[in-house]
Amino acid sequence: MNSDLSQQKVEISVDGVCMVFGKKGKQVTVLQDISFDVAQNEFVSLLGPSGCGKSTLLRLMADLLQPSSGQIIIQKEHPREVRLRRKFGIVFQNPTLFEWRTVRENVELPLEVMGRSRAEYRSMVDQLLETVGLTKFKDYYPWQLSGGMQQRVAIARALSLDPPILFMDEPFSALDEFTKEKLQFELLEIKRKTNKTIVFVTHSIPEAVFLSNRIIVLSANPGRVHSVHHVDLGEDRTLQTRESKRFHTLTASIRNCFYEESVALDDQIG
Ligand SMILES: Nc1ncnc2c1ncn2[C@@H]1O[C@H](COP(=O)(O)OP(=O)(O)OP(=O)(O)O)[C@@H](O)[C@H]1O
Repeated sequence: MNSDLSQQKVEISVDGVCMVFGKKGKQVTVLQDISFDVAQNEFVSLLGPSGCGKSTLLRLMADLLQPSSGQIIIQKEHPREVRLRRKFGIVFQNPTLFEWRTVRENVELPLEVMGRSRAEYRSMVDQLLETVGLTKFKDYYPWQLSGGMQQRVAIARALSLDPPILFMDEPFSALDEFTKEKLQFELLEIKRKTNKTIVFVTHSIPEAVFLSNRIIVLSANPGRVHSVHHVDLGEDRTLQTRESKRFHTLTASIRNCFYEESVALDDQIG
C-alpha cells in the first residue's frame, strides 16, 4: 500500500481551501484553510462528524461547487477540465439510477452520452457487471433490486468511462451492516484490480480504517484538518483485519481524536 507518500505522484492537491456559504443573510464559514494531497492510486477517506463539511469538500473536488478561496488541482488541472474530460467518476449516498433503464442500460449511459458505439463497449460493460456481481441481473430494472445491488450499479456506472479517480460520498451509509461489509470488500477488490485513486467520505471510523491508506480527520465549525492518519494494515484486508490488534489501535486512536475535540468544544461553550 501507499505508505510513503513522498515517493508517489500527487494526483489531487487541495491548497488553502475555504468555503463560505450565505445562510439566512449571514455568511457561514464551512471549510477553513484546508490543505492536503492525495497520491496516485491512494485510497483517502475524509472522516468527521456530521456537518463538518466532508461532502462540501468532495463537491469542491468534483467541480460541483467553487471554493471561496484557495485552489484544488487535479492531475495538474482545474477540476473543471478534469470533469469535462470525465477523468473522475462519482458515487453518492443514494444511487440515483434511471428507473426506466435496465441495470446494463444504466451502466452504459455515460458511454452513450460520450457517443461511443455499443459494439465498442459491450464487452467492457459485461466485464464491469461481472466485477460488481450483477451479471445475472443485467436486464433487471432498478426497482427490482435491493439497495446494495442498486449501489453496485451506481459504482459500475461511475467506473464505465474508466476514470483514474473515483469520488465516493458516504456510498454505503444507507445500507444494512451485512451489505455494507460485503460492498467494502468488493470496493477493495475493485481498487486492487483497477488501481483507481479513491477519495471516500464517511463518518464511520471502522469503515475509514478498513478501507483507507490514509484518513484525513476533519473537525467541525468551521471544518478544518484536525489530523492525518496513515493506515498500515497492509494490502490484503480480510475479516481477520477487522479483528486485528492494529485495527483496534487505529480505530481507538482516531476515536480519541474526536473525544478530545468534543471536550475542547464543550470547554469553549462553557
Ligand atoms: N449549498 C449550501 N448552502 C448553504 N449551506 C450549505 C450548503 N451546502 C452545505 N451547507 C452547510 O455546510 C455545512 C457542511 O455540510 P456538509 O454536507 O458538507 O457536511 P458533512 O460533513 O458532509 O455532513 P454529513 O456527514 O451530515 O453529510 C452544513 O452546515 C450545511 O448546512
